[in-house]
Amino acid sequence: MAKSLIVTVLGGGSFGTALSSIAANNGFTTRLWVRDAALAEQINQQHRNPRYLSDLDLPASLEATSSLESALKGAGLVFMAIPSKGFAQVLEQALPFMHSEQIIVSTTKGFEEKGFKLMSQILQETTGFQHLGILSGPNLASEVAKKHLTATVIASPDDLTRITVQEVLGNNYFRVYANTDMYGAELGGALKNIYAIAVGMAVALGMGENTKSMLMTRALAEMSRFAVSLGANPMTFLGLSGVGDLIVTCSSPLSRNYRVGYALGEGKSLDEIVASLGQVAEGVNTVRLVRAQADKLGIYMPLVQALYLVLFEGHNPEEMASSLMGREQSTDVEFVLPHDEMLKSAQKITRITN
Ligand SMILES: NC(=O)C1=CN([C@@H]2O[C@H](COP(=O)(O)OP(=O)(O)OC[C@H]3O[C@@H](n4cnc5c(N)ncnc54)[C@H](O)[C@@H]3O)[C@@H](O)[C@H]2O)C=CC1
Ligand SMILES: O=C(CO)COP(=O)(O)O
Repeated sequence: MAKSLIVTVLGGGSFGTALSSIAANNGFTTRLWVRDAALAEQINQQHRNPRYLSDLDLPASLEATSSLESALKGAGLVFMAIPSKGFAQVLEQALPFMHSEQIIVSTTKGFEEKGFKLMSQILQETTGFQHLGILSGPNLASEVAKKHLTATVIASPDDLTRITVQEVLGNNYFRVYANTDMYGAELGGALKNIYAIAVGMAVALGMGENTKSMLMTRALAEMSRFAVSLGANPMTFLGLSGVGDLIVTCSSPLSRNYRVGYALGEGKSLDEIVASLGQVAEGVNTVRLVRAQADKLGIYMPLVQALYLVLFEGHNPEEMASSLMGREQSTDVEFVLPHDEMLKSAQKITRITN
């Protein structure tokens, strides 16, 4: 791929900073847009981002700017690394400087409240462009910044988008796998944040490895059930953007969502935790939005329901854990033994044995 391609990253938080550093290190002219002009100036002078990943030496070639027009001029590939709450607003502001030949890729792992939309849907509706995709996977920004060997997924139905992102970001410490199921990959990245909060909480409450494993595996069952009801391919959940991201986020105190859960388990209040985090933990809002959607569509999501009660209704986490354990017995993999089928055979056996 010609290195003349200009790469622009919108959003200079942890992930935008890490991503722009990869593209610039790979030899692409790379621009990082941050909304604060003073911060852009500091990044250009110090070649570090004093607010996020402040130990990371940024390539001298990386140019920060607070002007969307300068950031997007001539750009062939644009990454949007903006938290879900600001995504639509930044896209609206950027749109006058975008054009239909550009490739636009979201790295955001969350939902838009209005209409319960994923970022790819906002991209499709707002731009109407053809070359759209999402980047998602087990990618803790601080580990990417340290060049720990990492893999991610570019998911897009569009060949040009997938191949360009593989070329721009791929190197000897960052591997980019391709998927065409944009919707499923994006859902995986957004939903796993919920369960990272649950696992963080369980660990703070002193629960063991069996509990963590149960939570993560039942999380996978729950998130794929939800995603399939929305039309995603369940096989995508076996990939890096599904089980891969679930593992990393549910296992590491480097995850902000895990840390939120851990602090809740220690008895801190949600307001206090969010205020002290200073970075986005998408899972908090995602629990609320997914719970409302599951209720609306009648999708069985016991972990989401329990977590909602702890986060927003002040229920005790230990009581929620025992009520989850007290539910009727269930099926392991519902694509193998469907829930209805299991219930029917249970009723038949009960009739015979009683
Ligand atoms: N940090 C990580 O390890 C990863 C994060 N992500 C996802 O990337 C997205 C961004 O996350 P981070 O970079 O970690 O967040 P962050 O909390 O580190 O930084 C957020 C950045 O977005 C900016 N921002 C927020 N609202 C804005 C608005 N309305 N207009 C302009 N700028 C705005 C903030 O000033 C800040 O620079 C999230 O959806 C997150 O789930 C994805 C992969 C890894
Ligand atoms: O998505 C992530 C890792 O893949 C980052 O997780 P947190 O937002 O919980 O830090």
